[in-house]
Amino acid sequence: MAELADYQLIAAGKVRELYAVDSEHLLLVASNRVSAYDWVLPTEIPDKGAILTAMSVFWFEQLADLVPNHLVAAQDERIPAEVADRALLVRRLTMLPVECVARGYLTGSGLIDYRNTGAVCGVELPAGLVESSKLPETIFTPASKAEIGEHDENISFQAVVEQQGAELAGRLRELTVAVYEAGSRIAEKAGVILADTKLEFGVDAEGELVLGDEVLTPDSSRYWPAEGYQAGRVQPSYDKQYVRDWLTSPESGWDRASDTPPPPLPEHVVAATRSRYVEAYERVTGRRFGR
Ligand SMILES: N#Cc1c(N)ncnc1-c1cnn(Cc2cccc(F)c2)c1
Repeated sequence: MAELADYQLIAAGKVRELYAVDSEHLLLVASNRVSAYDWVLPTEIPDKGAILTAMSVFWFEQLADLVPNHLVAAQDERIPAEVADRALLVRRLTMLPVECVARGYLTGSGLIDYRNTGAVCGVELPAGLVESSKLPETIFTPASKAEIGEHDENISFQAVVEQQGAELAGRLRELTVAVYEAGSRIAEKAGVILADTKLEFGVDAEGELVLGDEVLTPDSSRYWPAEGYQAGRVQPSYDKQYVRDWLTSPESGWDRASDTPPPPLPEHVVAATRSRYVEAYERVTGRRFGR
């Protein structure tokens, strides 16, 4: 069995790491860390990495007829025991420097762009939309990858055309919208609104466009409970709302505007948050999460 120390770390995000296994394969590791308000919290959520990894595996399977993906194995002797259920063996791609975002609802940076320009990434939207409005149709709102710690910058489809060429840009938009809509339909049956998602694509040695990274997880997408959905206000996050509410409550003693790190989470918030990840996984996939 391989050890994680055998592999070179080649990329690290807030809650994930990427290691080189060999010339053809990488190891995509999901930690149990959780981020909120642009901070990585000092308290981990047990099994979060395993739950989100299992979600990506589910979505890769559901989407296999739509788009090829980079998944090689979720169980393999090249996956070290210490990360066994929260790591995927994936094939090495040449990643495209475009964050491929699809939105079915208006919130976050999309809402800010809309309020400033009446459009998102150059896509004109009807007047009168508000926080969390359902959009008349899914929109492709790409972003350029930001440096660590910075927010991605929304760019126009035309900018992607100039960067990647019209054919590839068109394929990225088509596939991103199709993946989001397939995921949104399945999630909706489970009482979950998939408001938006961010995908990353790469190109393999044969020049084929391949879906990489994690797919349709609560870390790469906004998951809202369908029950109680109401445009005109910020929706509760399916998975992170207990964390957000506690951190912004007097009980935490934390001042979000103070630029000081958030305090550790109390056990009851950790337990409730773990349960929300398990619940989201079981409802959306129809599968039981082990443990
Ligand atoms: N997936 C994938 C992938 C692939 N299959 N081939 C080549 N490169 C990548 C790759 C490079 N950066 N990232 C983002 C990323 C993911 C996870 C953790 C991080 F720190 C950073 C993905």
